Parts: sequence; structure tokens; C-alpha cells
Amino acid sequence: MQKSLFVTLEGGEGVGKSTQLKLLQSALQSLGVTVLTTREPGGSPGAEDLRQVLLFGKHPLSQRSEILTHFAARYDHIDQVINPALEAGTVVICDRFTDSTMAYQGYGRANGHAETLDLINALQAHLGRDPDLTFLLEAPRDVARLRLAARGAPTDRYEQSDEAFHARVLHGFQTIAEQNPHRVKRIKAHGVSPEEINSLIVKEIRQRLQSG
Ligand SMILES: Nc1ncnc2c1ncn2[C@@H]1O[C@H](COP(=O)(O)OP(=O)(O)O)[C@@H](O)[C@H]1O
Ligand SMILES: Cc1cn([C@H]2C[C@H](O)[C@@H](COP(=O)(O)OP(=O)(O)O)O2)c(=O)[nH]c1=O
Repeated sequence: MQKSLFVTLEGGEGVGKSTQLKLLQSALQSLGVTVLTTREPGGSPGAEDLRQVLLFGKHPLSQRSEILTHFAARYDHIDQVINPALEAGTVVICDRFTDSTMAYQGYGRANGHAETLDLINALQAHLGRDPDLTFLLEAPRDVARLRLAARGAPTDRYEQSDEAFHARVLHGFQTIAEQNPHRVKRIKAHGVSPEEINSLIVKEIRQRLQSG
């Protein structure tokens, strides 16, 4: 049976994660790999309901409640979708995961406050499922903002946050990458075509699937 692998895509808004998710689905399928692509917040019916609250809810949640709600969605997604797929030997690729909670809630909202980072780490440890491999797509915020404006999708609570918030988020992702060099592969996501980025990611995934 094919070896299972849990891969996550991370980075700020507009760096090209959704584009890569689609390209990876077809590239891996054409190599005969059984693959499931999914996203957070969301990915299971209950978690998609919570996504609406998190991104478009009328009333802002307190910092702790926002973290718990992201994890409530994540626990359902893991229990109902991700774990069953991995147990069946599927390669699961998820657009955002706990690194996003660390970057957005831990660094963006709470500015690296130690107790907040501890809470996120504790909820992740109890979840019991870490990604095997993470691709952090990196592009300057100005480039990403222009792409988002051109994409024209409705803006959510996070996209509407100020630039100081987004700078803290990007600093958070950099810190996570520095702390987890084996798991997190940094990818330059500007001035490079989506197809070239896709080839790099596919190469890395194939290496992981082929290694013991
Ligand atoms: N490597 C790239 N170079 C230029 N534009 C890109 C690249 N990757 C994606 N885009 C474009 O940027 C926009 C945002 O990409 P998207 O995949 O939706 O980002 P994300 O999911 O990270 O928010 C889309 O319009 C997409 O076509
Ligand atoms: C998974 C997750 C996402 N988020 C935020 C990041 C994004 O702004 C938003 C998800 O929006 P989404 O549209 O999926 O991402 P993108 O704009 O990159 O295509 O939720 C958190 O704040 N914490 C989390 O744990």
C-alpha cells in the first residue's frame, strides 16, 4: 500500500496556496498517487460551519475563544476527514493548519505572548497529529496584496486587519520555519511561475514517499 503523508501549505493571504493545492491534486494523481486536498478553517461539514463564524461572523471573538474555535474546527477536520484518509494510506494536502493559528493568533493577534503560544502548543499536542512536511510560500506583502485585489474574492476578517497585524503574521511564519527546519520548507512564491513552484513541491513529496 502507498505510504500516507500529511502535507500542509502555509503562508500569508495571496501567496498562491490555493493555486498550488489544485496543481498538486492533478500532478500527484497523474503520478498514480492517491491524494486528498482539503483546507482550514474548514474541510469537514462542521468545520465549514465554524469557518463562517471565524471569517465572516458579525461579532469578534475574544483572543482565547478565537483560538479554541480554530481548534474546534481542526479537531473535527482531523477526526472526520484527515485521520481516516491517512489511515487508508492517502497523501493528504491541507491548505493551512496549526502553523496558521500560531502565526495569526499567536503572533498576529497576541504578538508572541508566551501564554498564548503555550495554549496553542498544548492544543496541538493534544490533537496528536503533526504534519510530516510543510511548504511555507513566501512573497512580500505588497505583491500578495496586489494579487488579492486582482483575485477580487470577498474579504474576510483577517484580510481586513491592518498592515502591522500582517507584518507580525509574516514574522510568526518566519519564526516557525526557523524553529522547524526539517519539517518546514521555505519556497519563494514571487517572480516564479506557479508551475515551477509546483515542480519543486512535487519533487519534495516524491522524495518523502520514496524514503524509508
Ligand atoms: N506564482 C505565482 N505568480 C503570480 N501569481 C500567482 C502565483 N500563484 C498564484 N498567483 C495568483 O495570485 C492570486 C492568489 O493566489 P491564491 O492561490 O488564491 O493564493 P492563496 O490561496 O495563498 O490566498 C491568484 O489570482 C493566483 O492566480
Ligand atoms: C487555519 C487558520 C486560518 N486563519 C486565517 C488566515 C486567513 O486569513 C483565513 C483563511 O482564509 P482563506 O481564504 O482560506 O486563506 P487565503 O486568504 O490565504 O486564501 O483564516 C487563522 O487566522 N488561523 C487559523 O488557524
